[in-house]
Amino acid sequence: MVKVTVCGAAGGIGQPLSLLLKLNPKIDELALFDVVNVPGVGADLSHICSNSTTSSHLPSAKEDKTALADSLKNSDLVIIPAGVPRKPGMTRDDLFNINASIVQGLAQGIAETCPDAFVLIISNPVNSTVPIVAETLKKNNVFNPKKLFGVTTLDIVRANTFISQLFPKESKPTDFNINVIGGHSGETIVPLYSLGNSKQYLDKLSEEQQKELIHRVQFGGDEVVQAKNGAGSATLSMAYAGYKLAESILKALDTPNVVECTFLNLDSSIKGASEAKKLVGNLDFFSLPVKLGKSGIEEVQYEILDKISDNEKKLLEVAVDQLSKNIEKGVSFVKK
Ligand SMILES: NC(=O)C1=CN([C@@H]2O[C@H](COP(=O)(O)OP(=O)(O)OC[C@H]3O[C@@H](n4cnc5c(N)ncnc54)[C@H](O)[C@@H]3O)[C@@H](O)[C@H]2O)C=CC1
Ligand SMILES: O=C([O-])CC(=O)C(=O)O
Repeated sequence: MVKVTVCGAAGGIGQPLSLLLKLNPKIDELALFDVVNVPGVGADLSHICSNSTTSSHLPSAKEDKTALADSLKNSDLVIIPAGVPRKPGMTRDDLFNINASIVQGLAQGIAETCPDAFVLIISNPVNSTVPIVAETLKKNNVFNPKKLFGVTTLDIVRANTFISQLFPKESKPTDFNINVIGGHSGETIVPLYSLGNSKQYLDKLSEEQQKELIHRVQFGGDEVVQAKNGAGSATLSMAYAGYKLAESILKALDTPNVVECTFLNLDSSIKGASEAKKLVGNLDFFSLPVKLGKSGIEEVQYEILDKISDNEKKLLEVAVDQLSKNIEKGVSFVKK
């Protein structure tokens, strides 16, 4: 029996993400939690003739903790797209004040009800909300770094799409699986186009075009925020990306060699994490390709950092500097 819980299930990301999860044959039970509108979303999804069951959980009042606990009970995988999205002119960090407490509250619920679950954090600013979840779980003595994932998959999705758009005759987006490392905001996002099959295309671009491509990946979120013009940020592409990571985590339960990039805690209990940490300015959190297995993150593929280009090394330096501040902000929010 596999149970998946979505916290923030009635939102712009939560709804399409829940739809995709409802269609996954590996999932037996889908629990939807939100502070508004979730009974309607649940009723709607429950009519789909896939084999999973659907339940909806709406708190009856602000203090009601039972709805969250019921949604999390026996959950194997929890995905969190709860919180406010950006409007034009805002940075992801501007969301910290509201989303930090929302994520902390949900992490506390996880610590109390399903501490062994895989936890996937979508809520922004990811660079800070993931440390918040880690610290909250640590406070409750239930932290397992192998099971905490900051979702940066949308950056990979964009990196694949954007390079292919530059070579429409020679390539398709599905030809690529670009590693995107670092964090999930602006210059902390570092796409590694110099590795693998994208290198041959990167080499065909002028220095200026390469810069533009990298900038587009780093600031791809802004394109959607501006196009939505006040009505939020990426939801459909994000649902696809979040689903892709969840699907891989479930796939890795019975299939070897599943690799995904994720923003993880570089804890020494994970193979390769100490080596990675030394190469990324001693940061405690960083997005890197990881090998997934039954117990979650089995190995960090830190070797990739030795192979990156000189330009990518420069981008990495900028990313490390910004990330350290974002991480510290999340950690101290819980410690205070
Ligand atoms: N990691 C990534 O790549 C991306 C992250 N995001 C982030 O995802 C978050 C959600 O975005 P949208 O779905 O567009 O926003 P939205 O406003 O459409 O939906 C958010 C949902 O969270 C719910 N919510 C608020 N407080 C809650 C709580 N305490 N417990 C459970 N649910 C709660 C709201 O009721 C709402 O239904 C934002 O922070 C956004 O910045 C968005 C796109 C990409
Ligand atoms: O840009 C935003 O605020 C939402 C997000 O994280 C993304 O689309 O990458």
